[in-house]
Amino acid sequence: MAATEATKAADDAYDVIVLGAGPTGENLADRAHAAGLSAVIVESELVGGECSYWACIPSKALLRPVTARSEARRVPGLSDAADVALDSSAVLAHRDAFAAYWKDDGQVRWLDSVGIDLVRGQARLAGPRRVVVDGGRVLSARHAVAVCTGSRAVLPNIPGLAQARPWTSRDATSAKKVPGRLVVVGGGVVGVEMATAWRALGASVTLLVRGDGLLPRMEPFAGHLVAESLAEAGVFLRTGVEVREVRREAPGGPVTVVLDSPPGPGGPGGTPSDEIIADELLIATGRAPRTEDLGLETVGLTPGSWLDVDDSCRVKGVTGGWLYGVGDVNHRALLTHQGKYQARIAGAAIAARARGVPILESDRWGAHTATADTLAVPQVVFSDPEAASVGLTAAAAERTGHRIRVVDQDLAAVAGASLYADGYRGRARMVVDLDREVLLGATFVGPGVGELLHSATVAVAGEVPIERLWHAVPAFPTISEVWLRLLEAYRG
Ligand SMILES: Cc1cc2nc3c(=O)[nH]c(=O)nc-3n(C[C@H](O)[C@H](O)[C@H](O)COP(=O)(O)OP(=O)(O)OC[C@H]3O[C@@H](n4cnc5c(N)ncnc54)[C@H](O)[C@@H]3O)c2cc1C
Ligand SMILES: NC(=O)c1ccc[n+]([C@@H]2O[C@H](COP(=O)([O-])OP(=O)(O)OC[C@H]3O[C@@H](n4cnc5c(N)ncnc54)[C@H](O)[C@@H]3O)[C@@H](O)[C@H]2O)c1
Repeated sequence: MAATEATKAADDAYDVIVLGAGPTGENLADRAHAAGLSAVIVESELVGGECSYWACIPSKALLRPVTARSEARRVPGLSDAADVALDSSAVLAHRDAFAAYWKDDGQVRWLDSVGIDLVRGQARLAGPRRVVVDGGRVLSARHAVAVCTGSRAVLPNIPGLAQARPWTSRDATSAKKVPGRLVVVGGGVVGVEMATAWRALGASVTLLVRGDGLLPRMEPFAGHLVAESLAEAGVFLRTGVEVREVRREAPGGPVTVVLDSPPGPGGPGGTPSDEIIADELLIATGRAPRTEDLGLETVGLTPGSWLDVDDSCRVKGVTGGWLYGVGDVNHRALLTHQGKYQARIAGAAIAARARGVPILESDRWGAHTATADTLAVPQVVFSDPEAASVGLTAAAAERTGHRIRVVDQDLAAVAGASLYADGYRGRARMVVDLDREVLLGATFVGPGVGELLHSATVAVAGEVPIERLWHAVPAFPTISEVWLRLLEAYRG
């Protein structure tokens, strides 16, 4: 049946009901369907979810021209030609095209082509295995309901903030014009990526961080190198500051951000002082689960909470074990690729349970256990330079009781890196488990390192012994030769 035609009452019982058609929901429905189960997706906004329209895709479309220009500036023969301002209209138009002009026809066609039904509307649980859409249509699930409703930006409780109508990640990825002065609050991934993009597009950017550095979940050198480069690009970075109050006197007028800190070193909008005036204010301080109006109370759970799941992504404490929480909504790893991974795991687990096949929960790397969520999550921050990591940082490895050795390497010392860009700056680290002689984590910072990350992910998830990695020969002269340097340093 066509995706858009799922309206007949006779079809209201499905094997699997998926709430939310983001990357996670789409993949889960696909896996369930491929295993021979009937599946329907309920979506209240656009098929494709946050990632396609207000997150990964538009943000990377904004950032690619920034890093391409930056790299070209360091290549002899191109550097003069690349020493130009970005054509912001062209970049924004490129972004609009990648966000499919905020229309989901293409993704609806895909659902259609694979045979997954779509119901548009706001879904709510109404007791075990039942879902009500827009307060009317009732769907029932023979085997499972999978909540894949994702997350939304959080606005901290700062006086005047909500009334000032700040940007969230949605505005920062879809804005139609470049603000003259932009203040960004939050030094995590969204704050760093969006400060990078809007500064390169011509905005005067101040980045406010309450901790002492950027990208606090990565190895500290990642934040240091990215901060250094943002400062060179002209971003005013202020660490150790809290926003005390926000005022916007008139809609569309300037916004005043009042800080709880000593006067700053300077920046756009009238500093030094403890007030910054800007045209827009982006709040990038983390996410909350989209579970507040989902009927969780009808199945004994707390509305607005992250869903607590086991390693097959089944929600804990629900009688009958029919409810799954997959993707951002379970707070295991808020990344598209991890949501899709969990969807593959949960889809297989739902199909196995539907067929009465035993689930091997003790098999850490089996088909029904999302072990990579805790041991091997890869992430690329598409800043300039890129920061890429997988697995545990040294601090996290020590916290979890591993006996480790840390090996660092200057990426500039690798021939492939110096050929890649003049004056290449970057660093790599591997964290080795001394008891098992396998890699627990790796981090690379530098131009082009995002594409290096999967080699590390294979090593970490595969628990490849160091002595075998010695035989994985990196091609000369690529940046991957850093592996050789790291292993040489480890082996001595
Ligand atoms: C600015 C930004 C950039 C990012 N960049 C990257 C990146 O480069 N790489 C990466 O891996 N991750 C990135 N992320 C994270 C990534 O966007 C999320 O991890 C991913 O979107 C999660 O997918 P999901 O399917 O779980 O949820 P979502 O993509 O949020 O999809 C959930 C869907 O559920 C729907 N929904 C919600 N409630 C209901 C309801 N009651 N009824 C029906 N439908 C409902 C929503 O409308 C939405 O379509 C970024 C995030 C942000 C904010
Ligand atoms: N390239 C990518 O993979 C990518 C890009 C963007 C977002 N994402 C994902 O999206 C999620 C959300 O990103 P995010 O940057 O919003 O969240 P985050 O949790 O990564 O960072 C938020 C930062 O804001 C700080 N903060 C919290 N409250 C604050 C306050 N009141 N004042 C100042 N700072 C405050 C936190 O200490 C934290 O450092 C992340 O989990 C991230 O993995 C991924």
